[in-house]
Amino acid sequence: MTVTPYDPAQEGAEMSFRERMSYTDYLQLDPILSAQKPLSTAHDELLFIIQHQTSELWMKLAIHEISSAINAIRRDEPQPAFKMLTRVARIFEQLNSAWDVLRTMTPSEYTEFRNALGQSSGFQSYQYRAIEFLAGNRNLAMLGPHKHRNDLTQGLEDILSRPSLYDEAILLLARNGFDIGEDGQRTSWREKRSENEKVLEAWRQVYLAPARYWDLYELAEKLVDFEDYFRRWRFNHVTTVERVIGFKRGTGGTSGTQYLKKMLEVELFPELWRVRTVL
Ligand code: HEM
Ligand SMILES: N[C@@H](CC(=O)c1ccccc1NC=O)C(=O)O
Repeated sequence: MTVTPYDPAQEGAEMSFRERMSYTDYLQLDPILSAQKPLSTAHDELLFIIQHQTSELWMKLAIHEISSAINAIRRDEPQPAFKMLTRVARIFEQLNSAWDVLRTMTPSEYTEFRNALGQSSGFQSYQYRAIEFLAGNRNLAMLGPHKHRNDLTQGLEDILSRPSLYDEAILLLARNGFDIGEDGQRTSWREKRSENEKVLEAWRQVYLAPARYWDLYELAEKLVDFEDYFRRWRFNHVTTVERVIGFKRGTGGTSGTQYLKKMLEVELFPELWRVRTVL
């Protein structure tokens, strides 16, 4: 006895896409799904490529959200920025879960194709650097690996020419009547700002009276949330790296695990962590 399989066309599912935009067309799946080109025959290289490509896609969305959040704060519209920053934290949560997939690759499996990577490394991730620069961690030395690409260098320079997410939060403090000291006199946004006692005191006032400064209080907590997930990403990365290559030098030329452990100390929003101690 044969059973007639269910045919969704009977209830109207469109089956003809010769002259219509399809799922594959809209999502540009042909270029996306033909962009995985392993350089070796190692089984795990496809995992490695897809893990990085998906991370870069999520980073693209994070950049979109952080950039819009910066603009919203500048326009004195913190509410839409809250939603965007919540999404950024969720994106990092997603990236954090993704390490569980990569962790299934053992050192022996990675060694099979590591040589094929040459001197390429996540250290040269333009979008990762864009996220750091947008957030406020601005280290001009990190422009180095992009010097050979004018378009990428220009993109990073554009970010550096404007206030970061944290700079905008501090400028919002000033517009709400707080003394922000030397942060109010800056003429260039390119360099990393120094920690500032006046800004610490302003955040302290905000945390002492949340009901009075609700928007600033909520913004501060969204930033802390973002940095919390960002730190977890860094920690997952360094732990995976140590697990897979131990203390070997990185393909990008840094000391590898040691370099990444040092990066764990970098803070995006220093006064927001410091304020906890003085409450
Ligand atoms: C087995 C997997 C991985 C290993 C062994 C590894 C190893 C390393 C090492 C050793 C560095 C230091 C730079 C250098 O190469 O000298 C580094 C940096 C970096 N990696 Fe990975 N990585 C892995 C997976 C990933 C993944 C999945 C991403 C996601 C995009 C990523 C993104 C980055 C970024 C953004 C940096 C620069 C960090 C900074 O400068 O603070 N890595 N990685
Ligand atoms: N830095 C890594 C190589 C690596 O992980 C990598 C190489 C090319 C593209 C992305 C990479 N991922 C993160 O650094 C290593 O030293 O093994």
